[in-house]
Amino acid sequence: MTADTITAADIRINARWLIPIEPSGVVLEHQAVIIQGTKIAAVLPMAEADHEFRTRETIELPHHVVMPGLINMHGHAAMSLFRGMADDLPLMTWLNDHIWPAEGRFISEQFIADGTQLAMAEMLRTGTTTFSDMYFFPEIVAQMAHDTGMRAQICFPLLDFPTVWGSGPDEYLSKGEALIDAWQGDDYIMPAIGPHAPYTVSDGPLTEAVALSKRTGARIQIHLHETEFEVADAIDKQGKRPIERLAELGVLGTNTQCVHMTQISDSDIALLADTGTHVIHCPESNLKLASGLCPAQKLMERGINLAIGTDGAASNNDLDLFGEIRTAAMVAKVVANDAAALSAHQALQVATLNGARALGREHELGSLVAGKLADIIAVDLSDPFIQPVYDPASHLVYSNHGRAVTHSWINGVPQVQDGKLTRIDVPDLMLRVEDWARKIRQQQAD
Ligand SMILES: CSC[C@H]1O[C@@H](n2cnc3c(O)ncnc32)[C@H](O)[C@@H]1O
Ligand SMILES: [Zn+2]
Repeated sequence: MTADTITAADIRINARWLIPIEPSGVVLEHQAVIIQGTKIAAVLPMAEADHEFRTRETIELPHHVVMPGLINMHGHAAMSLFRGMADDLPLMTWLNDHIWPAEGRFISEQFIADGTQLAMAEMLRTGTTTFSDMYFFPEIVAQMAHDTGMRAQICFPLLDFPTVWGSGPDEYLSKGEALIDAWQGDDYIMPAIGPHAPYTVSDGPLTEAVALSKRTGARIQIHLHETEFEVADAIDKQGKRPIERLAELGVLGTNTQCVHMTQISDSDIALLADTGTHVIHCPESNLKLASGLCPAQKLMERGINLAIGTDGAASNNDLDLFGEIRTAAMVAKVVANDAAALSAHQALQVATLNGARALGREHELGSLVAGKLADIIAVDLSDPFIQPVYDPASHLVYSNHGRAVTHSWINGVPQVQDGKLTRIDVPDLMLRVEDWARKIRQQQAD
């Protein structure tokens, strides 16, 4: 081997185990991942890498499993500041009597900036490299994610009623279109349309959302069939299931992501499958609000793309996607009455490649394959609580939690090193979070 056959690259990660997601169901050992610029240049056995690459930096991960960064496909980042504020309530009481009044009182540009940074710190620290957000002041969330170097789908809110971000549908749509124009084509930020739910958005704005999506290619994300009440109430008032109404309005399709879907009939499944609509499963929020459970295995068997999200920290109450994966795998087995439902490898795919599919970026994200973007995480499996290791995939799903994540890179840029965030000043953030907590506690006491 002569020196001119050796390729220069930026970073080499030496991994004890590697789960590439593609090919599926595989655990490799003693692998090197080579990063050049923003992309994965190669994934190959360490012994071969010695002969083929010379890098300016090598990271040794002798007790770790390396895998693609997790994709959290649904949340409301700044709601992290409302974590634990209103627990043990069903959805509509939680929203009407606690969350919406609190949002009316506290949400401002600064609240969104501080809450979003808190959420990003937690997500990065627990292995998420891409997240989807649906919340107020999306222009601030987009800028903060971009400045931090996190990938994010930013859904602007669309509702029938006024909020702190807009006077009504016309203003939401015009501000939203400006957001799409500002970020269209960005590598990190994917602007999208976020009609809140069928019960808060009427036919006119939904039709305009579809037209905007068609014009710009922006994706649509909507809460759908979250509770039995939502479906029963729609049948009562409109004579049809919410998903049927969305189908008639042209909302369903490959650019649309339906969040929750705990109430699903065979005809709903047919609509989702025939239109190529994606489903975002949020099991912990659904459990905590007693909303119901999405039949994950059934949907996947019908070829529907299932991705996963935490929802906001006010209904979860954390943004640790490894915890969500574990819950999803457990719950899927009970719902399907089949212990083989949502296996460990399937659950990992749901949280990576399937998220990338929902974003339309499966050719760039979601697996460790040469040519894809270098969004990579490492999880330390040396903790005594998760010994011995027979199958790292099993441990990641059934025994792990996100705090075992020690490293992450997004676009080849280190975001977590030895368990520490590289781009967020955590002590400064904690001061701002405590300020908000003081204000919120004060108001609750009044
Ligand atoms: C239009 S901005 C998002 C809006 O959604 C609220 N929200 C948070 N979690 C849920 C949920 O599980 N179902 C419905 N709505 C939810 C959030 O508080 C914002 O007002
Ligand atoms: Zn939500």
